[in-house]
Amino acid sequence: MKHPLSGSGTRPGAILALQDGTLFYGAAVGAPGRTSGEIVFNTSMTGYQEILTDPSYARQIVTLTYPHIGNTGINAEDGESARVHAAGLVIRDLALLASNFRSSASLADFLAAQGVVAIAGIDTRKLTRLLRDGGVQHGAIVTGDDPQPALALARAFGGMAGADLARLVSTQAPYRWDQTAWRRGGGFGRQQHAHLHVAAFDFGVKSNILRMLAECGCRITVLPAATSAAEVLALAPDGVFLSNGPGDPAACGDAIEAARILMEGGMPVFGICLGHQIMALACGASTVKMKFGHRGANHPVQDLASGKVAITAQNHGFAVDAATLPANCRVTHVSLFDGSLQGFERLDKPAFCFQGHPEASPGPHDMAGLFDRFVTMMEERQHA
Ligand SMILES: NC(=O)CC[C@H](N)C(=O)O
Repeated sequence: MKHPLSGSGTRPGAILALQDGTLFYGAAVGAPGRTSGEIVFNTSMTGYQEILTDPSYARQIVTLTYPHIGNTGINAEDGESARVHAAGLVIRDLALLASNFRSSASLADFLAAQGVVAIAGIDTRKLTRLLRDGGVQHGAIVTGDDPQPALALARAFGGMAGADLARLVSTQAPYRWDQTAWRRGGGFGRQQHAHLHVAAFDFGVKSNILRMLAECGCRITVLPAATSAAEVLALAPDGVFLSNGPGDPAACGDAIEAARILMEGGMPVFGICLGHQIMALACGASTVKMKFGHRGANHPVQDLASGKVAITAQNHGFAVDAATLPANCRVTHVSLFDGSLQGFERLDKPAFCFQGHPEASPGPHDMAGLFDRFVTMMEERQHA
């Protein structure tokens, strides 16, 4: 049922089909056309712009469980990359009005301009229950009112397992990053003094991670996903950062090999999300596909050493199997949702990593203290 005061109320139709045959009829609120992907859900109450532009969502259609989406519009600063990477968007209700002092476009106009197919007005609670109980599914959104093409497209989607998507979304050539955090009144800053040089693998890196590294005094060279360990060492960095990114970590063979060589050589290494999974694989552990993953902005993660709990943003569908971590690795963080591994460190090398996204809030916040730890590690090596 379309509500008369809904921003989706007068729009043309769209259909979401799941591979199991379930159909949802709603309104088209993005570009006309069709899209397919893995259907996942995110429980964040806000942050839809960051979610859509996070390259880790490549080939995934994101359902937002929060029912009222679009109310703060889209602005020029909060994108995590230059474009939308999510394969599509599913929401309950599109806000009629966008109201925010930074808003420069409506969500619907932004989706249309970016060519993103999106559906609103469906029962996202029912959809989320289906995914939570039965696991993630392949699906498709098709604008119009014929369910057959949507079903066919959903069933034709190839899936995420074995897909090295990091290479597809990565930069083609190395580049320098010197932008620091956004501040009200001043906008983004430019780095003035850097005492450390970080080589950052771009597997689909979010801009705010790079800003936070820059905030910590790191001059950053962003590198393509396929960069070899030898090419990294030729830059003589103080440390290496392995970014977040889309797809199956086990498919990132070259990056796993580069991470292994860099860690064994004693280079300080810090990984987030896909980077964390790649480090685990490089240490000899295995990763597994989760039933429906962790995607949201309030996932509690405990630091086992201090007992402190950080509220983290999460976006992952694969996880490191803690039981497979070798003896030279120690678990440092666990999820208080389900006990899953959220961080580990090498006992014999300066290397550690984190599954979640500690940097997700705008500005220089890092509740888990990870960026400081990376900086300390690099400074210790500089002074050794
Ligand atoms: N945010 C990420 O880096 C995601 C990592 C990986 N693609 C996963 O789904 O688990």
